[in-house]
Amino acid sequence: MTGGGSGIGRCTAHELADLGANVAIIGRKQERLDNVTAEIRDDGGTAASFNCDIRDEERVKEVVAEVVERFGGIHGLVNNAGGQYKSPLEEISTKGFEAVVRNNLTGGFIFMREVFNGYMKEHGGSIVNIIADIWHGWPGFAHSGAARGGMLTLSESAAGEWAEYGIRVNALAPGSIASSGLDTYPEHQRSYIRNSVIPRQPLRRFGTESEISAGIVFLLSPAAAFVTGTCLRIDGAAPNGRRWVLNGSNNNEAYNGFHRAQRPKILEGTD
Ligand SMILES: CCCCC/C=C/C(=O)SCCNC(=O)CCNC(=O)[C@H](O)C(C)(C)COP(=O)(O)OP(=O)(O)OC[C@H]1O[C@@H](n2cnc3c(N)ncnc32)[C@H](O)[C@@H]1OP(=O)(O)O
Ligand SMILES: NC(=O)C1=CN([C@@H]2O[C@H](COP(=O)(O)OP(=O)(O)OC[C@H]3O[C@@H](n4cnc5c(N)ncnc54)[C@H](OP(=O)(O)O)[C@@H]3O)[C@@H](O)[C@H]2O)C=CC1
Repeated sequence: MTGGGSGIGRCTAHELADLGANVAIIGRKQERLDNVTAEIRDDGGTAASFNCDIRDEERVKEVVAEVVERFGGIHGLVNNAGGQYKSPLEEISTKGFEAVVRNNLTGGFIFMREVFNGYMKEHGGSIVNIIADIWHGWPGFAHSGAARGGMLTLSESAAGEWAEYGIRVNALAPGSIASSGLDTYPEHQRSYIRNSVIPRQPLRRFGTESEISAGIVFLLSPAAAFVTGTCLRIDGAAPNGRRWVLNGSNNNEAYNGFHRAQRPKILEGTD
């Protein structure tokens, strides 16, 4: 689980451990990794943390070998680590563009390739690549839209090439999710989502971390044995590129899926 130290990754790590998986928690901030690992162990699950920047090819190779050594194999990979910053397209520097592409496409590619070569080629498995709602572009986040679009077709290509090895590869596109990650954005950007994006989305609410982790768990599981090369959109039918006529009010009852987490700041003012 890359990006397992917070947000969607942390929630998914808990779900997987509750279901009996041995979970490798991968990320850069050691304290967060250690906290999640300790939470899972407190709950009776099995987890270990691995400090790794997914953009560091040599470190990724080491971590894949360490995880195979520690747990005896890698049956599922969740490429969840990622993020970006908001910027008008014309103001994105080449360095900034490449930093975002490396974080949201190249790093995931490196992880997929190393997990394939280090374990799954011989044993099969399932890979889930987290992208975003990039349909018809992602204005304000053009660098990340380009990277996530690349991750989508990379997932499709890998599904085609690796099916013969018993490996399924799928993408999952979260919409606006009330997560610790969204809380890192400035208030004016969060309030834009709250006041302008959510009201144009049919379900008219943020998704929860656990609603994303449920999709990830499904794609990893035997229940999805005939599902590969696709993208699961968990976005309340988000409005990107779509036009909806909406009536009715928010349903806030779904804000209940946070495991040991505080109610994210992004939800403030939604009741
Ligand atoms: C509000 C809408 C949200 C939509 C829903 C999405 C939600 C989520 O994705 S939740 C995840 C939340 N977490 C993040 O988004 C994390 C964001 N940050 C990062 O992932 C990284 O900091 C990075 C990939 C954006 C940059 O990584 P790094 O290699 O460490 O980059 P540097 O700091 O060295 O910067 C390189 C270069 O990039 C440009 N740049 C970086 N940050 C910004 C910024 N905030 N604003 C403008 N430009 C930025 C800049 O050109 C840097 O070059 P220098 O200026 O020469 O340093
Ligand atoms: N929340 C939302 O609305 C949406 C989220 N997403 C995507 O879902 C994923 C999870 O997001 P969310 O849980 O909300 O956000 P978080 O910021 O909480 O999670 C991102 C995680 O990725 C890790 N990470 C980032 N860059 C690297 C790196 N180079 N190497 C290793 N780890 C890294 C971070 O940990 P650390 O800094 O310790 O390394 C962090 O734990 C991200 O890819 C995000 O962009 C997509 C669409 C919408």
